[in-house]
Amino acid sequence: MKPKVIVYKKVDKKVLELLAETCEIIYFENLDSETYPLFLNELEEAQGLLGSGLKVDKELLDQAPQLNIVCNISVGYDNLDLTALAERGIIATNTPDVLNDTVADTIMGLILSTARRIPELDQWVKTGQWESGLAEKWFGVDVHHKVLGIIGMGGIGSAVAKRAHFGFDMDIIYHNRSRNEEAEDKYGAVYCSMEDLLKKSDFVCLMTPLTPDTVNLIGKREFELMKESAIFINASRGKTVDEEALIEALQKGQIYGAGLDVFVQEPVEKNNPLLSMKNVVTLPHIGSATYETRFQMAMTAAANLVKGLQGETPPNLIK
Ligand SMILES: NC(=O)C1=CN([C@@H]2O[C@H](COP(=O)(O)OP(=O)(O)OC[C@H]3O[C@@H](n4cnc5c(N)ncnc54)[C@H](O)[C@@H]3O)[C@@H](O)[C@H]2O)C=CC1
Ligand SMILES: O=C(O)C(=O)CO
Repeated sequence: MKPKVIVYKKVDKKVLELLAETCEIIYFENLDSETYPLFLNELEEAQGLLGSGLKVDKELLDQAPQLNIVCNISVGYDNLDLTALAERGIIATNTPDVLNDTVADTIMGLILSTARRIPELDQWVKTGQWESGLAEKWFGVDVHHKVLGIIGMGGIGSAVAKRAHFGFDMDIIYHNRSRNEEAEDKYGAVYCSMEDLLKKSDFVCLMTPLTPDTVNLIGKREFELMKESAIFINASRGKTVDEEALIEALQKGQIYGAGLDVFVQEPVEKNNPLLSMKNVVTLPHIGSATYETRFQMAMTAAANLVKGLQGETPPNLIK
């Protein structure tokens, strides 16, 4: 008998075809108030789970006595309680690397659009306000030849460094849990302390995972250390930043602007002060959201699931 797996996110039919070769699939295109109770019913017999964003904690696992493997369609796995999984002998996987270039492109987009005020000027043109030459008050700041500080020089951080170094002649400094010699050799990245990075960077790009160590990694003190001209970019997770402190730093003019793909609460609350700030560019967590990359991520997750259920070590086992 084929093992029963639940896919709880919309995926391409090729992904379902791959799974169907070895698994019986229960498919929910998304989980909402209507489908969640049905999902819980199926969970009782499920041996595998594939999707993204679902909080997999003790309470959920207590309802999944047959579960062997949880496969995230994401590189981040802060949605998983790894201790609770380990206690039950359940393995988990993620999708690193396949999204590095796409997320790095998004980050360069945030850097450029914040520095050159692209969304603001787009609105200015479209609302018919371009009636004469461009006044100096609409000028932005340069990106090229500036200092980019990357906190979290892993897969995505390195792809950002590559673009910034080769495409924009930027000087790269970085802070990481350990030295990244490849980024140093290939992109001239220079390792420094967090404090030095914050003081020296024109652009501060946060790209660490969300872990107990990185909750509020950037807060009041860190914003105070940044240059008044600094642009802060976050595409990691909302909770790596103290959002109140970010709002205050922007309101006080302690930093020049921010480009944000992630928020403490997602979808972001409509009355969040960040949404009414002209010097803040916001995106709805689209870092990896291209057709090609989301397809690759889902295929990677499916391949992990198949291997795991065959009793082999999946390629992207979370350790
Ligand atoms: N906005 C979006 O759509 C996306 C967001 N992400 C987020 O980006 C994160 C990073 O992804 P990858 O680069 O693939 O991960 P990775 O594991 O390759 O790199 C993360 C780096 O952060 C470093 N790090 C961890 N804790 C640190 C700390 N306390 N201080 C300094 N450095 C620390 C690690 O040493 C590692 O080099 C994911 O965990 C996820 O949360 C990832 C993909 C898309
Ligand atoms: O992969 C992740 O961690 C994301 O946030 C979405 O790509």
